[in-house]
Amino acid sequence: MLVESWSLQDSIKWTELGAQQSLPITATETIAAWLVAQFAQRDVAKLSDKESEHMLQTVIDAIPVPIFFKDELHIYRGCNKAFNTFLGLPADKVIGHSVYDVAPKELADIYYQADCKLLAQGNKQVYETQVKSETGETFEIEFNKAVFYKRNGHKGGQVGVMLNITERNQLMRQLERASLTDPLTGVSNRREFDKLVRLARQNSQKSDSPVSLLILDLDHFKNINDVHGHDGGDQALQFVVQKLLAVLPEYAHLFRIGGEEFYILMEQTDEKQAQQYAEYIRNYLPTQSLILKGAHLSMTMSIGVIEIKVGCALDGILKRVDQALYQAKSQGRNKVCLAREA
Ligand SMILES: Nc1nc2c(ncn2[C@@H]2O[C@H](COP(=O)(O)OP(=O)(O)OP(=O)(O)O)[C@@H](O)[C@H]2O)c(=O)[nH]1
Repeated sequence: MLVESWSLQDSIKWTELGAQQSLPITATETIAAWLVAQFAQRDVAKLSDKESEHMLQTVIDAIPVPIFFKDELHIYRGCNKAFNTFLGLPADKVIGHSVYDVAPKELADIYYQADCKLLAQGNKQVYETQVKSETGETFEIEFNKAVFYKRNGHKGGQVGVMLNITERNQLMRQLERASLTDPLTGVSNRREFDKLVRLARQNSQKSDSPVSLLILDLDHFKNINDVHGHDGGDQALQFVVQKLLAVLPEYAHLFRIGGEEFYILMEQTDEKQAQQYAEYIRNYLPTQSLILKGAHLSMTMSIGVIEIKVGCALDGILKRVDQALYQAKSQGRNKVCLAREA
């Protein structure tokens, strides 16, 4: 697997490039000169066992996952066909070259730094990064690398295996997204609320700006189901979400937290502004009508409002805003009520 002839010019070119990444420009010439001397003394690769060499190459070529190895000076000394295919480069354009010859600089910098770290620490390394294939497509790759040692016990270089985890990561992101989204309306769910309310409270504390919460519940929604069926009820929920999103300020976020119950989390909004906005929605929603099997349907909402003050536990805040909603319902519905002070 070791190359029998070694391109000194390429190695020097790479060394200069590599050194430029990590050293002041004045040091690179000295380093290059030192390396020229090292290469000149080097007993380059006279392979003792051609058969086992061939066998090993055959084995790694049969593995459909890109595999490479580099020496202690970060020069590729061997790879399999999958690696060549992935890069779109024949073996002779890889072996004897460095990452700076096979990858764009911004990615080569990442690989080079990871290589240096692994060689310094020894043992194994697993990390994820992006890699551009020969078609220009970007893949998410998990690199599994390990240091190998020479007979004299010194570090000989590193071997790496590239696992394409693009699909796995996409799937994981899709699952994560689905676990945070209400499937009927497509807006965020309670789980996402728990996450975002925490962030909103941190932002609010940092920037000393208020954050408020609205709880909105459709009035007599059961009647809609009774009259128009469950499908009609579903369409009504989708319609309401569409209407709320259309008038949602950019610093606000809508969540469906249960059947016909929603939260609106409003950053940079104090209690008074939140109350005004709630009144606006309360008046706006009944002006919008949904046509269900020829019948015009308009809806109203009851709304509870609270400003989330620093230092108050979330449980207590949710309880108080719930009580405000209950008050709005008990006052005849289609009302906005402020939460009482704790
Ligand atoms: N279509 C549909 N109905 C749902 C969904 N989730 C909950 N519901 C229905 O929403 C209705 C809620 O009824 P209630 O809790 O009595 O509330 P309400 O009729 O709106 O009465 P108030 O809230 O007191 O004004 C129930 O009939 C639930 O079956 C859903 O995803 N789709």
